[in-house]
Amino acid sequence: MAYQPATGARDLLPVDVAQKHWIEDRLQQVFERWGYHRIITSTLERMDTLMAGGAIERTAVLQLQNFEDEELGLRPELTASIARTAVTRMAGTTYPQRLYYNANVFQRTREFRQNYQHELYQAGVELLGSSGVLADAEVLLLVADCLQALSLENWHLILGDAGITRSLLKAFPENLRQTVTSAIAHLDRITIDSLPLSDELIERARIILDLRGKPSDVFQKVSNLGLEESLEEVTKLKSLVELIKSRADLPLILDLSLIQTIDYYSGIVFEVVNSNDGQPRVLGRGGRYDELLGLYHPQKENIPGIGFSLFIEDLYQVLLFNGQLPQTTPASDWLIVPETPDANAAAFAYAAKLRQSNNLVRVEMDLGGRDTNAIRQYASDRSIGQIAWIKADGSPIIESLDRE
Ligand SMILES: N[C@@H](Cc1c[nH]c[nH+]1)C(=O)O
Repeated sequence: MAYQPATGARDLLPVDVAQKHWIEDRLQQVFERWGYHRIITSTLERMDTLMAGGAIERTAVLQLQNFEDEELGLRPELTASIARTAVTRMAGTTYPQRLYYNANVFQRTREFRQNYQHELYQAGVELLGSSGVLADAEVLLLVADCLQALSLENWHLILGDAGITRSLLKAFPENLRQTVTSAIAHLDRITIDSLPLSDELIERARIILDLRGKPSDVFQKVSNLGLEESLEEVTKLKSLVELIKSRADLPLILDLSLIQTIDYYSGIVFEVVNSNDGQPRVLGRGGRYDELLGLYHPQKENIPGIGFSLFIEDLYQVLLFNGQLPQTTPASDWLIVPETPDANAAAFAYAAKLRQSNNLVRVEMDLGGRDTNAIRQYASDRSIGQIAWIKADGSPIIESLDRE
């Protein structure tokens, strides 16, 4: 019998890890340059934490059995966990708090798809304690810096606003609002056209569905929709667009039909979409959630927040397609070979000296059992730079190899 990983699970071999690090190291550097600090929360959460406020559905969570008094699940995302930590373990800290993470998440899917992975990786940030346009702009500019650090091209940012979209949907009767929302979220014109609504409301749904494009055009269309109660939000969104406009490499599509499945968003929402290989791929998403922290706060105090996650597997696919990722693990610089058993201690000492001389150098020991030719062959197969043949008195003979 061959032991296989669980369905939906995957092992990452050294080359996969090198490629994953290539992406994560670059993102981490950007996060730190913007003043963000890494947080690590538990992979396991109580179900009530994960689903607080109904933002995340139970069916999206992989649950654990055999815990009698607690219902536990594997986190499908990190924002809820960070919100919980921020208002409990980090209570009393000064704001703004800038936090970043790089972690695995587990997502359950009902439909079976080929190669579907339950365990995925996300890198992202949460900026807590600031509700203004500056915080929104910081997060969007940070997204752009992340993609620039990965030398990613052909991407755009789709920007919406959950508050404005909700106001637009208020005109629909409550019993049909969810159907309209889901039809808009899935760009499903057929459902919209067949709903038992007045011509005027069907027309409104069609207009909402088309509220995407150049920001100035979308704002123009919105102004005809009677959005008095969201005037402030529209003005805020306009000033945000104005603020980030100067960054030429941030291609922006305004989309007020953008609706996220995760339902904790209260302000701007956005997605990073890449269209490199013809097929649009969502590389990350985020938004503002000003009511989420209050759900976890002992006194229900609201603290605003905004953040995003980038999806490592999706970035990986695009970067691999572009040929940007390393194809091998780094080779050792040195192979240290004791020529005789009484040279073993001297060989370890020589290797230690080399490692001390430069903390980036990679030095590996030959572990015996091979003749000279086999050692040379091994070193050449592994693209090792130099062999040091060590004698019992510790003196080395150094042989340089051609690296391919
Ligand atoms: N956690 C969200 C993304 C996000 C981070 N912060 C705000 N939103 C997700 O996985 O979709």
